[in-house]
Amino acid sequence: MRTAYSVETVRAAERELMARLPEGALMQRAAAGLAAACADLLGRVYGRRVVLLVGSGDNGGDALHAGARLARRGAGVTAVPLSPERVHEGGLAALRRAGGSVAGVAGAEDLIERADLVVDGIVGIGGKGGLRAEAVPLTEAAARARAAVVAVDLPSGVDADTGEVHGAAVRADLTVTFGTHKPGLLVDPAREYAGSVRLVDIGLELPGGSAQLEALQHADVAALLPVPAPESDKYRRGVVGIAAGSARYPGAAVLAVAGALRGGAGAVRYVGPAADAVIARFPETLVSDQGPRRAGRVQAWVVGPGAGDDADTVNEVLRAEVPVLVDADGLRLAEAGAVRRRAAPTLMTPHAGEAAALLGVSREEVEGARLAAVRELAGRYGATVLLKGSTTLVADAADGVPVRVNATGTGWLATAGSGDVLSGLAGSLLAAGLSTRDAASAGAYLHGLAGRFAADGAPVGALDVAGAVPGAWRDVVSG
Ligand SMILES: NC(=O)C1=CN([C@@H]2O[C@H](COP(=O)(O)OP(=O)(O)OC[C@H]3O[C@@H](n4cnc5c(N)ncnc54)[C@H](O)[C@@H]3O)[C@@H](O)[C@H]2O)[C@@H](O)CC1
Ligand SMILES: Nc1ncnc2c1ncn2[C@@H]1O[C@H](COP(=O)(O)OP(=O)(O)O)[C@@H](O)[C@H]1O
Ligand SMILES: [K+]
Repeated sequence: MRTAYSVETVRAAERELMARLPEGALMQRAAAGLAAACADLLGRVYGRRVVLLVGSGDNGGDALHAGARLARRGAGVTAVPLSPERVHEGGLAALRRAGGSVAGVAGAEDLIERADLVVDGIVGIGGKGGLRAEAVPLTEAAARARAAVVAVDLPSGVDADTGEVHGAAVRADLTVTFGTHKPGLLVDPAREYAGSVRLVDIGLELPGGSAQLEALQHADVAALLPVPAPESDKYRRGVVGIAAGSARYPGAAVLAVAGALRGGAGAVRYVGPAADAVIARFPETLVSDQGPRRAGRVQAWVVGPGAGDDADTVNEVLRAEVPVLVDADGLRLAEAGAVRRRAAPTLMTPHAGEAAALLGVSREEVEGARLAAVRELAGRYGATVLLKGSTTLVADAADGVPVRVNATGTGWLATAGSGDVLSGLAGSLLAAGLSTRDAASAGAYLHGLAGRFAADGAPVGALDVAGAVPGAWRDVVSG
């Protein structure tokens, strides 16, 4: 499991560790890791030109000490302090001793244009708001130049705790972060600015259970996935009900069933007007035209994909005493009060546009503040919420539970109907007995991986994604 901690928690852990170590030891650990990552990126250090963009705090100190290490290995290192009157003294002295030089901001753009590597030590976890105006032309020059850009701890200008980006920020090829991931490194839009992320262990001990974010990995998901026991039968494995599709959108029903058949439930029941289309494609589906209440027992429902304006079905499903996944049109048709009053768990799976409509804000606002949006929705509805998109987030209604972030997705999943596959898949995992949080995060993980496998670098359709789920499942359980 990969975890990310808030700035406040990181600072407290740093204070605790610093009290036990000689002065400067922690920064040396950080600088050693940073210099090693820079050297790996450069391939050869000797003779390379390195420019350090140095802010007024310890983030600049890390950059200066790492620069000193690179200078000792023969790189030509120039520091550009953005506020020369406030710069990490020890770092500056170390750089000078190692043969590095210092340049003013005027003329720094030329240096950057000729550099092999630009190190962004402008600001780290102490950053507030976007970049200050004086730093912007230098970061623009770095973006134009052929030099690789390495961010120290975080790309300067992004918000460490929220992943929001207000104003200009550095775009890095690599971010070398210390002690733990910060939420901004895992959540868009900030994640995109970070490039690839390398975590350097500096010995921080973070309190268990206090993470802001968790990103599941293969072993975590493998431990969640249901496995049939010798005594299993189709009912014990769980039955998932799919109430989806309409005369206008029969395909949504087919796609949700396609996902559900690969999600570990023992049987899939379909209720709705697209039964013929479903049976034609998936004869193993149990279909009913009697409405959700009389369709037979299920352990979980999926409602909403392609539902059009069928509010009655949505509200009938919400009255069921089993976990319910609400997606697509169902999100618009479900009354907030009816969701909040449910005794059994509810999982809502909006994309940014649907989340925006529920919150009464613009889509851009949701995309710019994904973590805040998913938490707000989970709180308002008293439900688990999965916010789809480039980094899918899963928030629980309960306070203090880390938000799960899924990073297996690929832009190829942005294809019509792939969300319907996800809702069937996650609903099936719910019916198999996973909690809403686990079903959502394991479903998103498998769906993202299936998208990658199915696409393999070329466009895919949603049904191909469903077809690739068994391969993703095997990949996960085989390590
Ligand atoms: N505290 C520790 O024990 C360690 C800290 N380390 C480094 O120290 C960093 C934190 O250092 P600081 O607390 O000094 O904070 P920073 O260096 O992140 O930033 C603080 C300084 O930047 C200025 N600033 C704030 N927002 C800005 C903005 N938007 N644009 C430009 N300047 C801005 C502030 O005026 C302040 O002087 C970490 O990110 C990490 O790189 C590492 O050396 C590891 C150990
Ligand atoms: N840029 C992206 N990167 C990764 N995954 C994405 C991206 N855009 C969309 N997705 C995923 O594709 C799926 C699309 O679902 P949705 O928007 O509901 O589409 P539809 O309604 O057509 O089924 C979601 O699982 C979402 O997370
Ligand atoms: K930085």
